[in-house]
Amino acid sequence: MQVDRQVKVGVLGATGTVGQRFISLLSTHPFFVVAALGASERSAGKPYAKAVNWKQTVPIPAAVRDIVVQPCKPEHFADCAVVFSGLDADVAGDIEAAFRAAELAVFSNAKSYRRDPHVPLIVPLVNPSHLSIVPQQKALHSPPLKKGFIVTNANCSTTGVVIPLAALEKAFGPLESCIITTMQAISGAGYPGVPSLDIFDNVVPYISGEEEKIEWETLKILGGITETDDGAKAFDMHAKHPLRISASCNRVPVVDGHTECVSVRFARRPPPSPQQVREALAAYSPDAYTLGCPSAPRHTIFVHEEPDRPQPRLDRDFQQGAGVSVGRVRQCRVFDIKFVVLSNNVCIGAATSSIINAELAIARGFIQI
Ligand SMILES: NC(=O)C1=CN([C@@H]2O[C@H](COP(=O)(O)OP(=O)(O)OC[C@H]3O[C@@H](n4cnc5c(N)ncnc54)[C@H](OP(=O)(O)O)[C@@H]3O)[C@@H](O)[C@H]2O)C=CC1
Ligand SMILES: N[C@@H](CC(=O)OP(=O)(O)O)C(=O)O
Repeated sequence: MQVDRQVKVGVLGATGTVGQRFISLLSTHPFFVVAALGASERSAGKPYAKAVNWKQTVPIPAAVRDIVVQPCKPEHFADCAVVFSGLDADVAGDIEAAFRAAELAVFSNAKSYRRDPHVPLIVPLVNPSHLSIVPQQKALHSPPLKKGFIVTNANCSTTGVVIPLAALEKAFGPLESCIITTMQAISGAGYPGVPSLDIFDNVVPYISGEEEKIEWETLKILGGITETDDGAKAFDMHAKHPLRISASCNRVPVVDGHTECVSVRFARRPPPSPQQVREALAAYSPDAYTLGCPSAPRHTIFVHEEPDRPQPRLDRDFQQGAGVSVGRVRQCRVFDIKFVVLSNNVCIGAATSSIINAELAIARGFIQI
């Protein structure tokens, strides 16, 4: 894609874990330029460097240090064509709706609109075609919107697992069943997140709402879009080939990087061999890369041959956190194939996905710049 001018963007929830990733990633972006920052009343009115409790390994980018944090109201973002939201889910729903109504394109990490039948839930390395529901979303608004819409990205664990699942469905046809066990990083819970006395020397076998999100979101993302009798578009939730998914989620003492153990059964008989699966995963090249989205990883899935990889500390920065690492691809005695996937929950699991989604929306003409 070729974008010759700068596109002004805002970040909502700019002081949070995901918001800080947005700021870091956008500081080197070829055409997005941060023009406005928003957070709660606790932070509003302060220069960003004073408002934020910066926890990144790189310094606060010079260009944003002195930007005064605003309340999350659209009038403070009038210069922006796009806003990225890393808002707390408790407040994201109303705020993001107000920004959409004010004709801004909103790319959200929050769960608030993921189940909305008119909002695409897009993992950019999997289902950018779901952007096609955006005109319907705009038309439903009263009065119909010209530019405003919401696109969400998925839960971080969902994102990590649907990328290899999509690669497998592309190569071998529909999956029939899938069992997922996660080992999720502490940063997934935001800052300060899980108390150290709960997570140090420990594993917590429960993350509220997470299993339901993985089981539901995966179907929306891997499913297609159909037309109903009245000509409207609707997500089919993988209905043509029912896919049964069961997830078990655990919090582990890792800072960044979600690890997931996955077992799958294919509809096709005989199923592919482990070697065919390895080759299909390594060859997966999504549209976001071929369209030239600058934040899309060149290599989406790295397939490890070593028996003890992937590992969060070693593999979470693969492709600057935008790719995923798969290893231990082997036969499963109960289903067909099992493997381990590692994804960076704050990069491709959050901020990077929103940024690629916005790049895709520009590349596909859903945002006029
Ligand atoms: N962490 C992760 O790995 C992932 C997180 N997500 C989702 O992304 C979103 C952000 O998560 P995370 O960064 O971890 O959360 P944090 O708690 O770290 O940050 C929350 C942000 O929301 C702002 N905020 C809180 N209340 C209000 C309010 N009333 N009005 C305006 N702004 C407000 C905070 O501002 P202030 O500092 O002023 O309080 C802060 O900037 C959540 O919806 C989360 O579920 C999605 C995928 C992965
Ligand atoms: N719940 C995830 C992070 C998160 O915020 O997810 P969601 O965006 O689906 O609420 C985790 O703890 O690792």
